[in-house]
Amino acid sequence: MELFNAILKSGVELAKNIGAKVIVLVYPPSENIDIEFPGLIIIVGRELDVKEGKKIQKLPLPMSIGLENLLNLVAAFLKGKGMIESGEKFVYITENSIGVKVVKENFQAVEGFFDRYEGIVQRVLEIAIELSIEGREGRPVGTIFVIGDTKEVMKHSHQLVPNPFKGHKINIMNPKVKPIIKEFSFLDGAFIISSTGRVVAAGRYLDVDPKKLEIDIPQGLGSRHLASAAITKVTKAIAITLSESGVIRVFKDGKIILEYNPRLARQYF
Ligand SMILES: Nc1ncnc2c1ncn2[C@@H]1O[C@H](COP(=O)(O)OP(=O)(O)OP(=O)(O)O)[C@@H](O)[C@H]1O
Repeated sequence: MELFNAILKSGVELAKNIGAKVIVLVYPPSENIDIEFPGLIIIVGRELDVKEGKKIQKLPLPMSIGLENLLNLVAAFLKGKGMIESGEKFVYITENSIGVKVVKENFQAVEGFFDRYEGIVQRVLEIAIELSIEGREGRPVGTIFVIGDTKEVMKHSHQLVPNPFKGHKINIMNPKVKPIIKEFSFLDGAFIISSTGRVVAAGRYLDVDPKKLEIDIPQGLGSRHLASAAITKVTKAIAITLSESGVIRVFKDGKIILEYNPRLARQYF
């Protein structure tokens, strides 16, 4: 804790010296954070019991997506809320390090990412990470989660199999729902999740034609990824795709805004 307090102090000094308006604390080791900073403090963590106020805000994001992805999402959040401009810097402090992140100019795709789906995105990422690592019954799983703008998403899709979630009020934010989602991940097609977290459907085929749309994703990705990119182009939804190869990608406005392979990350531990 003493080490962390010393790091914290240096981080605050650094932020002041470079004129950063925001300090981001990444999974701080304690909830009793003693910090004097005139700007905004963002705390990234899971279930932190820190009082939020105008100057302190919490952001639930899984550390397992890796520091770089995490900082990109924080940058997206800060930009989306108008707390930081392109080209500006923020200081981030982890349990044992300090760094500076410059918010990139080209960040349009992630704008609005956090507007409504904060907690839901985190929960879906957690499920995707677990499915990537565990698979299902010893076999790799691939699937798509489409979050938000449900009315439009439903218009641009159809059932491949009878919808197992029809008529049920199942919400992804309920921890008991995780194994149910994993259980149905073997179904072909996509899960459709509303902006409030309700699992509206599974086994849904996305009726989108990527060829007719301006989507900007690397060559070599197959139909699952093209469809995911395309649905986020024709609707305001976010798509989170798990490839059978284990890679997780987040799409918005036809672009990839996050790419992560939990299986590779795991090898480092
Ligand atoms: N338009 C779509 N809507 C929903 N699911 C789709 C769509 N297109 C493909 N899929 C699903 O993706 C599966 C894999 O297709 P494909 O191998 O072409 O994709 P991919 O992008 O290479 O994915 P992976 O990396 O997991 O192999 C299909 O069996 C199907 O379940």
